[in-house]
Amino acid sequence: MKYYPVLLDINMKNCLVVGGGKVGARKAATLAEAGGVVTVVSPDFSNSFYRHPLNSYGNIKKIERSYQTSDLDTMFLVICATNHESTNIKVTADANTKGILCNIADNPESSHFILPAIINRGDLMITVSTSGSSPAFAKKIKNELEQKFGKEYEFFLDLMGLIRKRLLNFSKTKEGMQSELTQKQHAAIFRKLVNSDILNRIAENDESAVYTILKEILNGFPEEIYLNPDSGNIFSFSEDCS
Ligand SMILES: C[C@@]1(CC(=O)O)c2cc3[nH]c(cc4nc(cc5[nH]c(cc(n2)[C@H]1CCC(=O)O)[C@@](C)(CC(=O)O)[C@@H]5CCC(=O)O)C(CC(=O)O)=C4CCC(=O)O)c(CCC(=O)O)c3CC(=O)O
Ligand SMILES: NC(=O)C1=CN([C@@H]2O[C@H](COP(=O)(O)OP(=O)(O)OC[C@H]3O[C@@H](n4cnc5c(N)ncnc54)[C@H](O)[C@@H]3O)[C@@H](O)[C@H]2O)C=CC1
Repeated sequence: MKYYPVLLDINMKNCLVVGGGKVGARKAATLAEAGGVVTVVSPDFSNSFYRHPLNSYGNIKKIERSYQTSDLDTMFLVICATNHESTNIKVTADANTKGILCNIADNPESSHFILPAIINRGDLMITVSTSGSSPAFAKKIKNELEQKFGKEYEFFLDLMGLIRKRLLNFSKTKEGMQSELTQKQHAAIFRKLVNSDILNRIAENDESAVYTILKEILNGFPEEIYLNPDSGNIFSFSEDCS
C-alpha cells in the first residue's frame, strides 16, 4: 500500500491554496465544501476560478500577490497549485520546516498527501485513487460509480445514522431487556438492516415497505427508534430519489 487513507476533519481550519489557476480553483472549492477556511494566494486568478460555483460564494479569501513564507502562519494545511517550479520547492521546504501538511499538485513525491476523486451522497463518501498513476482513470471510475450510487444512498444513510444513534442511546439509558444489549447484538441488528431490502424500497419511494421492514427487524423496540416523533412517519425521504 503506497498511501495510508484517512478522512481529515478540516472544519473551521485554515487552509492555504497557492495558485489561482484551474487546479487551484478546484482544490479551493473542495476544501471550502469540507468546511475549511480557505485563503488563496496568487498574483492572478483565472476565469475558471470565478466560474467554479463554490468559489463565487465569496467565502474564499483571495490575496493577490505571490506566495511568501508567512502565508503559512496559522495554516493547518497547504495545497500548492502553481505552474512555477521554484514556488513549489519553497512551499514544500516551508511546510516541512513548520510541520504543516502539504500537497504539491504537480509533485506527488514531495507531498504529504494526495487527493482522490470524490463521490458524495450525504454521509456516504466514496473516494477513488490510483496512487497517482492515472488521475484521468480515477476520474473515469468516479463517473462510473456516480451512476451506480444514486440519491437513495443518501436517504438510506440518513435513516441508518438516525436509527443507530437512537438505538445505542436507548440501550445506554433504558432499564430492562434492551439495556443489556451487547455490542454484538447491536451489530447483528445493523447487519440485518444493511442487508435488508430497505435501500431498494427507498429508491422506489415506497415508505410503507420501508416501515414494514424496519418494524420486522426492530421488533420489540419502541417505534420512536425509527419513526419521526413529530409526524409518526419514517423520517422524511419523500423527496423523489428514483
Ligand atoms: C497525484 C495527484 C496529486 C494531487 O493533486 O493530490 C495528481 C497529480 C496530477 N494530476 C495531473 C493531471 C490531471 N489531474 C486530473 C484530475 C484530478 N486529479 C486528481 C488528483 C491527483 N492528481 C492526485 C492523484 C490522484 C490519483 O490517485 O490518481 C483528482 C482525482 C482530484 C482533485 O484534483 O481534486 C482530479 C479528478 C477530479 C474529478 O473527480 O473530476 C486530470 C483529469 C482532468 O482534469 O480531466 C488530469 C489530466 C489527465 C491525467 O494526467 O491523468 C497532473 C499533471 C500531469 C501533467 O503534467 O500532464 C499531475 C501531476 C503529476 O502526476 O505529477
Ligand atoms: N493535481 C492535479 O490535479 C493537477 C495538477 N496539474 C498541475 O498543477 C499546476 C497548476 O495547473 P493550472 O491551475 O492548470 O495552471 P495555471 O497556469 O492556470 O495556474 C497557475 C497559477 O499559479 C499562480 N502562481 C504562479 N507563481 C505563483 C507564486 N509564486 N505564488 C502564488 N501563485 C503563483 C499563477 O499566477 C496562476 O494563477 C501545473 O503545474 C499543472 O501541471 C495539472 C492538472 C491537474
